[in-house]
Amino acid sequence: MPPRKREYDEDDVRVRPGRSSRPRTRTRPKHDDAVDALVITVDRGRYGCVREDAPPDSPIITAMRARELGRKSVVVGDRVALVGDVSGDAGALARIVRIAERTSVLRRTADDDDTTPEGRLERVVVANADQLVIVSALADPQPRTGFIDRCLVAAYDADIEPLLCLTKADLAGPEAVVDYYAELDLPYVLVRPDSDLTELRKRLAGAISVMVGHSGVGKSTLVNRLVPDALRAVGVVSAVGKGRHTSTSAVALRLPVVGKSRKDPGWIIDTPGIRSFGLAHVSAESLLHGFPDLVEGTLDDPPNCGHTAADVDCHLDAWVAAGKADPRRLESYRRLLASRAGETDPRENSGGDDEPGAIIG
Ligand SMILES: Nc1nc2c(ncn2[C@@H]2O[C@H](COP(=O)(O)OP(=O)(O)OP(=O)(O)O)[C@@H](O)[C@H]2O)c(=O)[nH]1
Repeated sequence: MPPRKREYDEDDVRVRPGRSSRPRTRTRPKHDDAVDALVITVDRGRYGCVREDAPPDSPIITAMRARELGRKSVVVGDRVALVGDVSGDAGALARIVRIAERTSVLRRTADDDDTTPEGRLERVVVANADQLVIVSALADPQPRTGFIDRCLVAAYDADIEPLLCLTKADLAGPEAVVDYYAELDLPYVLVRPDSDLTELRKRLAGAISVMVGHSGVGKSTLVNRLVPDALRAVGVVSAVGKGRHTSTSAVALRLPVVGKSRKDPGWIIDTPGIRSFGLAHVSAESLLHGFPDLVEGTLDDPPNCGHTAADVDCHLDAWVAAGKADPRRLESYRRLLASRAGETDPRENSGGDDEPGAIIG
């Protein structure tokens, strides 16, 4: 006679929920011995990390993502927990087992860089930045307010403080740019080849600052002045990163201590290949946060107003006509709205000076 099929009873039912309700973390290694580190480079699945409290000349720890992280991306600026070989010796490899909650995220345009698998999955390019330093030349090339406005929207959206860094102040005065942003209380610093960088360093101290700028504005010159051995740092990374430095990815550089100051001089994140930020994820209302001088003009607009020239009930045109905001600001806002909707080239990354309405001065 075939054995009778076993019938399930309450005991069976009880056992299973008992097991699965056990906290999942208990079944995982706890990594009590993990060390905290900051991700400073990302190159094809290898992450260059440093312990923030370690001396500046400590070696970069190369790490890979532990399987338990799943598909979570790791980006420059992430604060992570490392286990394994954290010595930073040649050939040593650590594992990233945790990523701390991010205080901010900056996203890039989709087409800027897809050299990492994470880049394709998620467009976050820098985590935990406190400040966005928008580097713009006052001449050669002309300042492009369209670009600056786009960066401001990205900064406000990500809850990151913007700082305008106006280079080539030996070639032209800042009046036109400063006047354009008069309503914004936007902090700015001027940089000349011979200027001392004390004011800028003060503003960078104790923070993680992302530097972004068009080609030719003097960003590399400035980064090299701020971190004189930046090239060496990148060279080390290059050796770690399988003999190649990804010029399009972001790199975090520790600012040197100047004089006897005990204050943390901060970090700058250079973004060589990132000319702009994607705004596709930013709503029309959030986009307006980059234009605080226009916000008041929309208070009587109907809900869901698109704020475009085609929205007949939009009050922005009347607001500008009444002299309450600069018409170039409205033009710039609407250009960003249109680029978000895919009506114009959203990249603004060519560096060309012939882009309509994007230039002042
Ligand atoms: N007059 C003047 N020229 C500057 C200043 N800063 C940089 N330059 C010059 O501007 C040119 C471009 O500078 P870079 O530092 O290469 O500019 P970049 O923004 O890094 O440009 P990419 O390398 O294309 O990203 C160089 O010839 C610099 O010597 C400045 O403050 N004043």
